[in-house]
Amino acid sequence: MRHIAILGSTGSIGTQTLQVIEANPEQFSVSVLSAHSNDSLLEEQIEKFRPELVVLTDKSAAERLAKRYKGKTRILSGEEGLIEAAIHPRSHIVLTALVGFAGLRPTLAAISAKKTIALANKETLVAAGEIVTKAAKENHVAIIPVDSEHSAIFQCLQGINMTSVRKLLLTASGGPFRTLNKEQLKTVGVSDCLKHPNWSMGKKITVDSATLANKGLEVIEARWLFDVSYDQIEVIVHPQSIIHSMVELIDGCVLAQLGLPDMRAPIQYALTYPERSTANFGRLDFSKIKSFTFEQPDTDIFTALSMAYEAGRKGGAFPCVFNAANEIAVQAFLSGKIEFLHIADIIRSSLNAFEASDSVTLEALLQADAWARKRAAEDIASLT
Ligand SMILES: NC(=O)C1=CN([C@@H]2O[C@H](COP(=O)(O)OP(=O)(O)OC[C@H]3O[C@@H](n4cnc5c(N)ncnc54)[C@H](OP(=O)(O)O)[C@@H]3O)[C@@H](O)[C@H]2O)C=CC1
Ligand SMILES: CC(=O)[C@@H](O)[C@H](O)COP(=O)(O)O
Ligand SMILES: [Mn+2]
Repeated sequence: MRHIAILGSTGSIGTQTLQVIEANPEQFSVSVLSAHSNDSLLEEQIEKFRPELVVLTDKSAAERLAKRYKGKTRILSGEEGLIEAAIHPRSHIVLTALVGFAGLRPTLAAISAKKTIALANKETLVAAGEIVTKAAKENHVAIIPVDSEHSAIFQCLQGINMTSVRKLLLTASGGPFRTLNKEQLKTVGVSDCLKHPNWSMGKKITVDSATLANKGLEVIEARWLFDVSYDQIEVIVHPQSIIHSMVELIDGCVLAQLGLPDMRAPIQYALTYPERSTANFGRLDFSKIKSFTFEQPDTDIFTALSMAYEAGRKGGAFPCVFNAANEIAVQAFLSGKIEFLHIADIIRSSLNAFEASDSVTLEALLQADAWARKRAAEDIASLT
């Protein structure tokens, strides 16, 4: 029996993880759940999965729940509570399904407590890839990818020596605006942006898919997960999202992982790894697939992707700055304060103004993150 802690259990990845656990009660149990402020859904999850500990990072949400809840599950709150959730002694695996930079400290805490990490929270590896992967190595902890592309690559790489790998091919759907030009992008709104062609996901990542910042974050995530150079990572647009990513080997052979766009498949693989379990998520029917198409991403229009490569290659705290500026810009876009194209402008402004220091300590990254958030907020204020 594997005991699973889910950080971010009320979100898109969190709820799908609980579906996987519910379908495999003989294999998994829930030790810990966390959310930010959705106390009512968390309470339903407590009733169904009976975790030992739950955390609401929003203190007033935690107080609300504590007032009415009479059961045995312990309730904690705030960032300190989230760290407790990450290191709970019963858990074998910590699945990081919370969104944004908030995932970094609990992930590091879970690594120090020697938990296997099933990583959905890509922002953690983007902001602090070097520190997180070094900590994982030192603690002999595995980081198993949940992100669909990285899970695909991870699956392709089973039994493959990295010296045989020429490059990783990250597939991208192209998002809802793949066929639009810059003029057309000036007028797209939040509701257009939230209509992803293939995946149903949380709002932040759905906007990231539309700007291609998601693919940029994934390039940096892949660099750290698989210890490859940026020259070895290529993005290819595949609008059908059936090929989840590929690996090209030195002899020219290409390995791919295919499946319906359903996150429960990579989630389940991360939880059962290195084994596999039967699943009933739906199957690919090749007789019904009309075409598989591929194209180059248009980085003149979707500049967030080339900025991510640029930030990644510069290294140090630049990816952290890219991530922070993007998080603030996406929030502002979702709340109607800025236009879609401003998101990339805000990232560009932070990357241009950032003065790098030599050190890549956690402290330096926290400072870079705070600096970029402030800078992005100032840019947003000047636009509104
Ligand atoms: N959705 C998907 O299909 C995929 C997602 N990912 C990655 O997985 C992560 C989660 O994405 P997704 O599930 O879509 O996101 P959602 O927005 O759907 O869910 C986010 C979860 O995190 C909690 N949360 C939000 N803010 C904080 C915070 N500051 N501190 C602690 N907890 C917080 C939310 O709680 P509450 O509900 O209370 O607000 C919720 O449980 C992201 O990093 C994303 O990039 C990767 C691949 C695919
Ligand atoms: C499901 C998943 O892994 C997302 O990251 C997805 O890949 C987003 O699709 P895009 O390819 O449009 O960014
Ligand atoms: Mn992905």
